[in-house]
Amino acid sequence: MTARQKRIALINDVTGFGRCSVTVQLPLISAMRIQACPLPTAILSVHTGFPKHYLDDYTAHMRPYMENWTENGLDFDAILTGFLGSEEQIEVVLDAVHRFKGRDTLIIVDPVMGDNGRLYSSYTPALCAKMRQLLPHADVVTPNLTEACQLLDLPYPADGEVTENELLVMAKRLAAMGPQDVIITGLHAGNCVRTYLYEAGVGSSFDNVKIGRDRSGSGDIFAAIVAASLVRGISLSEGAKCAAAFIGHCLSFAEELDLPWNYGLPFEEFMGELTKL
Ligand SMILES: Nc1ncnc2c1ncn2[C@@H]1O[C@H](COP(=O)(O)OP(=O)(O)O)[C@@H](O)[C@H]1O
Ligand SMILES: Cc1ncc(COP(=O)(O)O)c(C=O)c1O
Repeated sequence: MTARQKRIALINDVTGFGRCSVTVQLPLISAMRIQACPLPTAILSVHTGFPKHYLDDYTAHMRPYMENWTENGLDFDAILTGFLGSEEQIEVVLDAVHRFKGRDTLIIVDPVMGDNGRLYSSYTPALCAKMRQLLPHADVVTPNLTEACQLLDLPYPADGEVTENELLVMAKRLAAMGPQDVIITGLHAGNCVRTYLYEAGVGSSFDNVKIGRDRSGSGDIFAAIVAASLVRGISLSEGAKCAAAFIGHCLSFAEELDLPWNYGLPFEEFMGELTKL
């Protein structure tokens, strides 16, 4: 049988400016020699981290779009979900999983909902609650601390500080909701950023030196590189470390360029690194 290239369906928004979602995930996944196939959830002029944005909700188009993928007999090695704009869209994602999940298809849920203890402007508590319905179908979930607290209905810790033991308890609870593996990203750890991994029942963490400030799009880049790594057969911890290192290089360059935080990460200069993975 002829080998075919691997492919990932990206259920995420297409944002024209601000380097997030499909416009960063697609080029990075392509650099890792995997075909990226977007199923758009919304089209935005700029992301919601800008004071004004234009958002065209794509919900009504998603079902006929998927129907056509089904008619064309498409299947995927992974499905990566990101920014979802309405409760109805979560139903559509569940339908997509039902249609396109084969025996070996990985489902990676990046529950994009908020950061630093606050929800993004388009996220209602009802939408966050609905997001929990994706977890039973996920193999891997990649929340930041804000999103992990939302999914578990826990208050966000006042200073954003959590112990390893608290992280283990949170990760176990998230895993009990469905995914085998959990990554909690972007944890404050002094002058470092900690990433917590819960892989097949075992918790661990690694630190990276904190570079500059939080910038939009880091989570999308992280999820894309982890998803593409898993599809390439690279382990979760190795993929997560590669993603964090890549983000670090982009962040240093963003500081050098003195980019506004909401312009995202200037990843274009570093894509060559991913072609070697
Ligand atoms: N300022 C930073 N310095 C170094 N690494 C960072 C920084 N911000 C993010 N990262 C890396 O990117 C990963 C994802 O970032 P995070 O901020 O959690 O994403 P999100 O956009 O989902 O909140 C982190 O786990 C960390 O490895
Ligand atoms: C439309 C949209 N997509 C995706 C994101 C996710 O960005 P991040 O990767 O920083 O979580 C945001 C955050 O503002 C957004 O507004």
